Amino acid sequence: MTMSAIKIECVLPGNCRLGESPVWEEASNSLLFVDIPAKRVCRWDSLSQRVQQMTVDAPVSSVALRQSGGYVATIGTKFCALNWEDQSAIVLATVDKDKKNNRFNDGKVDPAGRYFAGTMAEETAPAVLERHQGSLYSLFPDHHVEKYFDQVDISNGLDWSLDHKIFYYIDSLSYSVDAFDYDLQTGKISNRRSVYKLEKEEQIPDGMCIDAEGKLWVACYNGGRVIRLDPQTGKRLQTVKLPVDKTTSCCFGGKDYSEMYVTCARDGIDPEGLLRQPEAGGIFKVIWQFLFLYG
Ligand SMILES: O=C(O)[C@H](O)[C@@H](O)[C@H](O)[C@H](O)CO
Ligand SMILES: [Zn+2]
Repeated sequence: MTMSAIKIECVLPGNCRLGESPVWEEASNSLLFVDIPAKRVCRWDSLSQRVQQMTVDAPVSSVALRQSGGYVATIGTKFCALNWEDQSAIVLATVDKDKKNNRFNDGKVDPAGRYFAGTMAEETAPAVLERHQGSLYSLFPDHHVEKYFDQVDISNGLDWSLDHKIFYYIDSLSYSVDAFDYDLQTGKISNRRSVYKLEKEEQIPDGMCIDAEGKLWVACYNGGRVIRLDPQTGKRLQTVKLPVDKTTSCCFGGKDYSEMYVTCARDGIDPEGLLRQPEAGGIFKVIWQFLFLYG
């Protein structure tokens, strides 16, 4: 029989105010992530354990790999191309021009190269903000932008099913993980429905990723955990607790994508809270250890 145990390790101690958007870069064995209010994009080399960073001129909420090399990022209300070598950001498109208090939040690239990202009003405190100000957009490979819907509170986690026929999406303050039918040819979404409603102790759904079995992993802000969901049955399959409360997002990475990386926030925790969770703002690695028992 096989039993699995989980090991959780803080690979980079609390240096993020609001860590987000973990992305594994296979070519360099590195984890990319952002610290939104610190306006930093970071790249942590898992072999040397060194961190390189690039500072931009507005809150940076997501980063993604660009096929032609370099990265793309959502900075303020702009989709930008990043050049790591000369530390420059080139604006590709701007959204929400009429909403001065808005910024982008979570973003991810679909299998056809469209960069999906949603916006939100700037928070006055975690999860405190003017409601219904956000929208969901995508930047197409030809750099035109399409808007899908508005009235979003906190546009957050997103990913696609393994067959690319479903788009999963979280608007945090709906406390729901939603699904849409997805047309990879056109980038159109339709038929919105909820596949999971968070339980009270799970708190606020934030970043999300999909695993090799098509199950969803959702980071629960204030819940100090990532949860594994079966979007077909609407059941929670697993809960992995972390030693920090403000878990924001997760992605797979490492050798054969066998590890999970989790980001979290330090902002919004009082001094006593920080004594209880000194690693808040760190980067965590979750490792599954399989024990093969014979007999
Ligand atoms: O990480 C993010 O996605 C937001 O930018 C954060 O501000 C939190 O998620 C939010 O406060 C809780 O929903
Ligand atoms: Zn988020």
